[in-house]
Amino acid sequence: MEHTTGAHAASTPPAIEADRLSVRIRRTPILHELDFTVPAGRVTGLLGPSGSGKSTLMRSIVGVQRLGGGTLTVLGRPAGSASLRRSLGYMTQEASIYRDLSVLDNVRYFGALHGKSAADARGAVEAVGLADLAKRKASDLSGGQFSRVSLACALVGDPVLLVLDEPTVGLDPVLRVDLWERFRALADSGCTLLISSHVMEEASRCDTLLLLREGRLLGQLTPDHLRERGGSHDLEQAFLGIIRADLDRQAAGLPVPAKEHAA
Ligand SMILES: Nc1ncnc2c1ncn2[C@@H]1O[C@H](COP(=O)(O)OP(=O)(O)OP(=O)(O)O)[C@@H](O)[C@H]1O
Repeated sequence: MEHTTGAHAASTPPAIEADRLSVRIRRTPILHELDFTVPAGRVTGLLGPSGSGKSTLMRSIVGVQRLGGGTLTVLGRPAGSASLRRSLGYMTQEASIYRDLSVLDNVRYFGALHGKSAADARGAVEAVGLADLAKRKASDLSGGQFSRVSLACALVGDPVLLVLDEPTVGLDPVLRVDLWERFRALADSGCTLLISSHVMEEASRCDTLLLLREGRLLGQLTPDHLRERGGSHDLEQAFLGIIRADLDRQAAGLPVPAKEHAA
């Protein structure tokens, strides 16, 4: 599924804008002068090998990671502004829910923080396919079910911007497809989604992709541009092609090329 960004991107300010964004953790540089935008009302995929900085970038966007340099603007305000809290939904990699509460009570709790009703909570539980398990204690769920409760907690506040750190890990293919259809429907209703993934098949479902490697942005491009630049129709191969070209550039001692933003 491909989507163009042209006219929409030109008319709507981006939901997220990074300008020379750098992050250090305990003095170690983790993110290096990233420049990118995340278009509003679109699905942006954040892709990169393990340890490339995806979670650190997401943490920066939701305001729980101190920035080391540059600027990061989220919904028109500096990342971390208190006023952004109600507009953001964030799902971490380690599901942060209460094990001793039921599925529904967890979602009701997070919904209440956003002024949402019990009906809204039931809607979010249904949306992640857990209606039949609504009364089960979170501690008695499987790993995939557990992470879906976390997703429902991120959804229930009806956020303007949804930041999801590997939301489909551990899910079966049918559920994966279901969730990606839901993500698309959310974007169609105006929500902006930033979703990290290791699964390149999922990249094809995004409007635009941010490719990270070792804390550097290798490019911001559409899935079609990724295929073109990486020299393969297969997205996994195309990404590997881009990574290999970057390794060759490094080995040759060439400088990091100017921004290659194709989206
Ligand atoms: N608290 C920390 N202290 C020191 N280093 C850290 C800390 N958190 C992250 N890092 C380092 O920062 C780098 C980026 O980590 P991050 O978790 O952002 O990567 P990631 O792309 O999300 O990885 P994965 O796909 O494996 O979850 C890694 O080298 C990691 O070891």
